[in-house]
Amino acid sequence: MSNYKIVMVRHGESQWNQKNLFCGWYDADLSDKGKQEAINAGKALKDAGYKFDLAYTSVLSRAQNTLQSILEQIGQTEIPVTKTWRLNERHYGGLTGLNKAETAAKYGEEQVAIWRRSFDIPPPAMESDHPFYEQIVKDPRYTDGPPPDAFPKFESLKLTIQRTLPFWNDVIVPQVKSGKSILIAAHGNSLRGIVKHLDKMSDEQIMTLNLPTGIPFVYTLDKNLNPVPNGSLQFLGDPETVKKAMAEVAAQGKAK
Ligand SMILES: O=C(O)[C@@H](COP(=O)(O)O)OP(=O)(O)O
Repeated sequence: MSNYKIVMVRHGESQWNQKNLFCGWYDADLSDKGKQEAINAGKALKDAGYKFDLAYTSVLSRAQNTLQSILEQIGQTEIPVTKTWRLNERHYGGLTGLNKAETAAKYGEEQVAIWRRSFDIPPPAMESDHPFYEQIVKDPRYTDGPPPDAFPKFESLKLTIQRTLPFWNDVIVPQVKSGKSILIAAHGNSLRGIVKHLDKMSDEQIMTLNLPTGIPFVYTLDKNLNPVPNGSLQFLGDPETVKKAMAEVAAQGKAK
């Protein structure tokens, strides 16, 4: 039996990535640079000959618009697209809308590193007087979930994985196993959760992984959905560019 391939991509740079703001469930759109990154991601997939049967994305515009641009580039806008809050970015709680560098200057880079990259230490809660609380909680895109009594006020990576993995296991895995070719366009941390799961990374190992915007990556999996040798996190991009983009994401939490 041949191996399975699955392609994932973090959305292109968002307007809030550009301003270096914690974004989470706020629905920031792509910046002009991010729109171009999404087009480039589609071109890279086209050049590599990828075709997909199904696509999955979050309910947030930056991931959906990235997916749309990719599908346009590869001439596959007609394939079924499933949108789910379970692939959303982690909910950044009370940090939502704050500048990452200013937050590091105020609370220390170490604290910001813990909030951004620790496995199970969550950011502070988004209380009901937070400037974006109403906008997010009352957004009609959440009428199908999460239920009001479980609507997050914050999420650690651990909590993010707890709501992403059921979708991965119950919806995506059966399609992969039935031989469907799948593309997922999502977010830095929802994808870090899937990567951690696939590569069986420890809670410590995942802390150092920073996913760049708009560069697709491929997993090649055996029949048990374990990555084959050299089948993990293969970026469709020049290695130096990828390395630099990852370092830039890591540096977003530095005080200026
Ligand atoms: O919510 C955010 O600010 C970023 C990730 O931020 P970091 O965890 O890298 O700080 O999410 P995305 O742009 O992938 O939707």
